[in-house]
This record gives sequence, structure tokens and C-alpha cells, in this order.
Amino acid sequence: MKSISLDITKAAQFLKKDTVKAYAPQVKAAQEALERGTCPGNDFLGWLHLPSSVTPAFIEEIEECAKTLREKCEVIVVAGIGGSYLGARAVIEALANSFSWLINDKRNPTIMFAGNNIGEDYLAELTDFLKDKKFGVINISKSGTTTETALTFRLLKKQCELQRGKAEAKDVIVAITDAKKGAARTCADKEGYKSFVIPDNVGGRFSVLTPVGLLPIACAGYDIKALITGAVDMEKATSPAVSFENNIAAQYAAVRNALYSQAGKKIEIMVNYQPKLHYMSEWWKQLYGESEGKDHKGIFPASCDFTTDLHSMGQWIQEGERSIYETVISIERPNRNMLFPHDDENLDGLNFLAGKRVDEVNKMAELGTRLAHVDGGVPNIRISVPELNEYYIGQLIYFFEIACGISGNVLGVNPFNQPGVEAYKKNMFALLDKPGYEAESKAIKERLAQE
Ligand SMILES: O=P(O)(O)OC[C@H]1O[C@](O)(CO)[C@@H](O)[C@@H]1O
Repeated sequence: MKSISLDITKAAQFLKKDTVKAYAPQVKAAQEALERGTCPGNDFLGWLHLPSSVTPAFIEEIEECAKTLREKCEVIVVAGIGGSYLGARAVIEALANSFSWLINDKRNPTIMFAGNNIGEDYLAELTDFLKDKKFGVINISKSGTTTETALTFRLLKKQCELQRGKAEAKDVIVAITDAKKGAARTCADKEGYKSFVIPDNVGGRFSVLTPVGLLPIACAGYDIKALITGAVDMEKATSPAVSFENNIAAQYAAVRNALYSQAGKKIEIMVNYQPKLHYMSEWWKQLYGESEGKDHKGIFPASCDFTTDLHSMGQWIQEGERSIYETVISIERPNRNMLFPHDDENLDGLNFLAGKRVDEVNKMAELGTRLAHVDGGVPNIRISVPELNEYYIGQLIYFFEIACGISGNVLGVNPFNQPGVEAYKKNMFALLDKPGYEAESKAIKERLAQE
């Protein structure tokens, strides 16, 4: 089996000779601290050897549950936000037909996502759409108390029970949450829902290879065994025993820290040339943003879909402030084969492309962009993926996770907490007069009265 690969040469050229290599001891120490559990946030290292600890029995249990949902539902709504949402969506969209929601071939249920916003129109339109559908719900929340997800789940649970009856609804609602704590656990136990546990020591953004990602992915009809196999192979390929020269996660962690602290590159743009990878970038943004953005430090993770965004953000990237670098996920071989047709009249002047694969044009766009951006002062990291399938996506997921753990430790932050996200929640609860927030409510109202 091939492997994803990493090319950092077009980034390293922006640094003094051997700068990246000079990070090798720090990177090694960071990885050893992860292995030994001596790093900050060491109670959240359950993801580190998660792929290799997945058992066939566990996969079978997930597949069994997915089979039930697939048989009983034409639509499955996955309710969750952040790490309880993005991984599943990233994998499903990367593997699915770009128009899957329009192709109603009845072979797969339609997978919809909710609980990731508080848009009234979104929720009203979703419940309208579900009115005449046999739908089920996967309710995902590690804390079991996240407002966006809880609010959505309350609506969906009521609607599902109303449409299918309480007894049938019980068979098509699944909870993925903490083993003991939180409202989602209390509800699942009381109602008798099938449930899966998110391990205590796996943070939301590192949880895609737990039931959080695996159940929705299996429901969508994808091979979760192959996904895990890819992750296991990457776990081996990036183990601490692998030398820096051969360890792509160590190199990625090193080059991004070098660009950040030695070359003033404060923004990393994750780039793809396949629109199916849009949500892979969204997942990556949370992984790196929530892990590294703290203590007033951290690279800002941004993303672009090329060539689409070359026609909107291309100008800024080529000639704006030189504080950015790009990481490109390049898919070597698309799954489909489409040739450009010849046209006798050639009114569009495109006959020079006749007989070429569309992907050849895309690859030349990628190469041309890399040359132009590097000439314009944008370092370029390239991750090459042989093809878009479960196995290589599994590799990619673990590669980004382990590199993130290493990178955050090199940066000197705790990559496994997210204290900053509480600030907005506290204000929102105070503004909504949530019980228990009386003092905060009073203070925030007084403050607003003075503004
Ligand atoms: O799974 P939960 O507890 O609903 O949390 C969802 C997301 O919200 C956060 O806790 C931030 O508030 C993320 O870290 C997490 O991925």
C-alpha cells in the first residue's frame, strides 16, 4: 500500500539553511513527552494510540448499529458541533458524490448535519424537510450540554417521536456522549437509546476515529475498517522510533514552527484543488486552531478551495502582507476519468486542451499556482495523497492529529484544552438568564446599559 507523502522543500527555502532540521531535537522531545504522558494536557492523550487499539468487535458493533439506522431511515440527522461534527462531515463529503443529496437512489440514507448553529431559518427549514421523511438522529456531544446541539436535539427528538411514535423513535435515535455525565447521557439512559461512549481522555477535536466519526461514516455507507487501517499505518509511520528524515508528522510540526517563529508566517492556509475536501479543511482548522491558539500565541489556521478561491483570494495571497504560507493537499489520481472534447468550431479557443484529462488542467493550475505563490513570497508545503478513499483519509487524519500534538508542544502550549471558548458561552447564558448565572446576568446588563 502506498502512503501519503510530504514535501517541505518549497517552504524550507524561505528559512536559513538547516533551520527545519535544527528543530529535530525539540520535535523528538515533544513526541517523547506525548508518548510518556509528561506533556501539558496529559489526561487527553487517548487519541495517541487509538487507531491501533480499535478491535474488530468494536467495528462490528458500530457497523451493526449503522445497519439498523440504514434499514430504518431514509434520512439520518447527525447533531453535533465542533469536534462532534466536523470529522464525520469531512470524511463523508470527501468520499461522497458531489451531488449525493440530489441523487436519491435509495441505496444510502441522506446524511444531514444539524446542531452546529442556532439559525432559526436553518432549523425551521430542516424540520420542514423532515416532515414526511422516515428519519433518525445521531446525537453527538461529549459534554452532553452544548447549547447548539442540545437545542436541536430537543426539536428533533420531539419531531421523530411525533412522526414515528415513541417506541419506533427509540430504535432510530442513537447517543454518542460521555459514559456518565451530561444531559445527553441522562436522556439516553432514561429513554433506552443505543449509545456509544466518547472516552474521557479523547478531546472532541481528536475524536473522529471514535464512534463520533465512525458511526455517521458507517451510516453513510463507507468502509470504517479501511479508515482505521489507514490511521493504524500512519500511527506506525510516525512513531517516535521513526527518524526525523522519515517522519512526515515530525517534519510538518517542525517546518510550521520554524515558519512561525523564524520567518513571521502567522497564518497557514490549508488549500485543496478538489471541492470535496472543503470540510477536511474545516476539521483541520478546529484541530489546529483550538489546539494552538492560546497564551496569545499560535498560527491562525485558514483555508481556501482552489481554483475557486484563486478568483477571490488569489490577489491577496499573491501580493498581500507576507505573513502567510500554504499547505496544499494534492490528490494524485481522481476517482473519475473525464477527457476534454474536441470542437470543430473551437469558438472558445480550447482545442489545445482536447483529449486531455480535466485533472491534467487542474494539476497544471496547481503547479502554476505553486510557482507563482512561491515567487510571490508564500512558502509552500505539499501533502500528496495517492487517491481519495477511506484508507488514505485515515492516514491523513492521524497524520494531522499526531503532528498537531507535537507542534503544540513545540510551541509551548497545552494543545489539549480550550479555555477560551467558554467566554462567549458565559456571556450568552448571562444574557439569556440561564439559572445559575444570576450574578453574571446582572453584571452584563449593567455593562450594556452603560455602552
Ligand atoms: O461535544 P461537545 O461537548 O458538545 O462539544 C463540541 C465542541 O465544543 C467545544 O467544546 C467548544 O465549546 C469543542 O471543543 C468541541 O469540539
